[in-house]
Order: sequence, then structure tokens, then C-alpha cells
Amino acid sequence: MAMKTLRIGTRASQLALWQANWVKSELEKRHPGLEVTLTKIKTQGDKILDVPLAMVGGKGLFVKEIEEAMLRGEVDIAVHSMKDVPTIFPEGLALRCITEREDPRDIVILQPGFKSFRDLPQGARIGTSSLRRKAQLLHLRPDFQMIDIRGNVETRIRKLTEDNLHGVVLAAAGMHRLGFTKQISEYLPEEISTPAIGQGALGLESRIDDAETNALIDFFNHPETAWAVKAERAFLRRLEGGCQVPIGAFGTVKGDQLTLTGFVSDVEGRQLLKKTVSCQVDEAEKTGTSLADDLLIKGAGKILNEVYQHETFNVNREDV
Ligand SMILES: NCc1[nH]cc(CCC(=O)O)c1CC(=O)O
Repeated sequence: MAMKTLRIGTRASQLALWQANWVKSELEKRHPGLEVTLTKIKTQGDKILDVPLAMVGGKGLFVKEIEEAMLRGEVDIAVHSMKDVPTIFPEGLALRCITEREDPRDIVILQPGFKSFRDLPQGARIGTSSLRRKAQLLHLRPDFQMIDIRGNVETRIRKLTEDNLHGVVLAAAGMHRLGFTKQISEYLPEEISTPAIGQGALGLESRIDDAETNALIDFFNHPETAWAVKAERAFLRRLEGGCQVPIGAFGTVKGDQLTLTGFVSDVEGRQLLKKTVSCQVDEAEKTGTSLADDLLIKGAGKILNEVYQHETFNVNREDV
């Protein structure tokens, strides 16, 4: 039987292409004879590089054009970093698979001679645009000067030298995938830097009614990661944190037990709410929602309202 061609829609950044190519090669291993092609699609988030993304507006800046291509039938699946995937999907599309998580932690790259961010001098300059990363580092080192950096992973690494920074913060997963592991100075444990929702996992999105495609890709789904990420996303959804805010959540699964940590903070990392809960995996979403409710009762709503009004609230979904 002649196999169909499966077309992957992807952004053209180095990391997005690595991820799409990884999906392609896993598909070809699994289904010998299947032809898999990549279609590069420019998204709003790729086009507008100089404007704070909050001013561009809207959720899903890095996925919308790919979703439209899928709805028009021009591509069959989209490969996303789960971190960039909005919690709501257009009619007809769904998140079909969540892949096994890479290292979920944040990392720092430091100037030569430094082993830990803790050793940096007073007032050290740290590059990141993520309010989540900013807040958690400022919580430990209120003296740090946080510098906005935008751009893809390589650009941000380059800014360490170009912008004369003491350190930059990035995701371990992106560094590992792109072969930059050796440049990592320090891994930040989850207890110090709660990862972004979905960090390290990939999401495969497809048309709900495309049974043939869905049957081909279902093996990518990793149930443990999927439970964890579903809990994290329920937490985010309840906090209406579709845009970038100092929100993080991290779930792990052992057997049928899910442990979920959620965190919300103000921009300066002064008020930091964090809580860890456990449940059975089939309660993942409910638990994510109720953990958010818990933090709302403790004052997360007030903190987040202040964040939304804060002048530095310029969303950068490339660096959550
Ligand atoms: N928005 C950029 C982005 N999207 C996903 C990752 C890392 C890989 C992952 O989380 O799967 C990164 C890079 C970074 O934050 O350093």
C-alpha cells in the first residue's frame, strides 16, 4: 500500500527546526516508507522582533499561522514547544500528543570564572526577558540588574558577551537539543527556578477528524509527561496566565502519583507564593485548577493584577 506523505508545519527558528526534524526522524523510524516533509511557516512572533509582544497582543503568537495552515489542509501536524502552546485551540484542532519531557530546568551561562550565580558580584547584570525567571532570581538576589534580551537561543547566548552581561538564563532543553550543553555553567534546581508550564515537552497538534494522521502520531504521547503537563496547564488556565507573567508550575509523575508545584510572584520577586500538592494522575487537571484556586485565596489575584499594570509587563513568549 502506498503510504501517504505527512507534512509538518514548523517555525523556522533553529530550535523549532531541530524539534520538527526530531519528530520527522522518529516518524520515519516508526513507519518505514512514510514520507515526512517540513513546511516552514513564519508566525507573528517571528516577524515582530523589536516591539514588546504585549503591545502586539493576543495569545498564541507563535502558533496561529501554523494552525491556520493546518485548517486549510496545507500541513497535517504542527510541532510546538509546549511552553508556547495556548491553552485554548481553534475549532477542529487539538493537541494530540505530548512527548517525553527533556530536562525541564532553567540554566545559566556565566562569564568565565564563575561557577554559580550566587558567586556573582553585587548588582550583576543578568539577561532574560522572562518575568518568571527574573522574579525567581531577584527573590534570591534582589541586587541583580535584570536586562531584557530577545531573540532565538543562539542570539541570547551571544548577548552574554555583546551586551556585557554576567549571565544569561535559558532552558536546559533548548541547550541540550542544539548541542550547547558544554556552555551551561549551572543548572537551576526546580526548587529555585520553577520551570515554565510545559517546559521541555513538545506538543503535536493535528486536525481532530484526521484519523489517519492521528493514528500515525499517537505513539509520541508519553503518558507521565502528559499528565504532568495537563496539570500545569490547568493551573495556568485558572490563573488566566496565557500571556507571560511570573507564573510557573512543575509536575512529576511516579507510578500513579502526580506531584505538582505551582508558583506566582510579583515582578520583583518580593511576594512569592508557592505550594506543592500530590494526587492520583487521573485527578491531574482538577488538581492543577485547585492549586491555582489555593494560590488565588492566598493573594495571587492581587499580585497578578499588579503585574498586569506594571510598566515592565512586556510579554515575550519566546522566553517564558
Ligand atoms: N520560547 C523559546 C523556547 N521555547 C522552548 C524553549 C526551550 C525548550 C523547551 O522548553 O522545550 C525555548 C528556549 C528557552 O526558553 O530558553
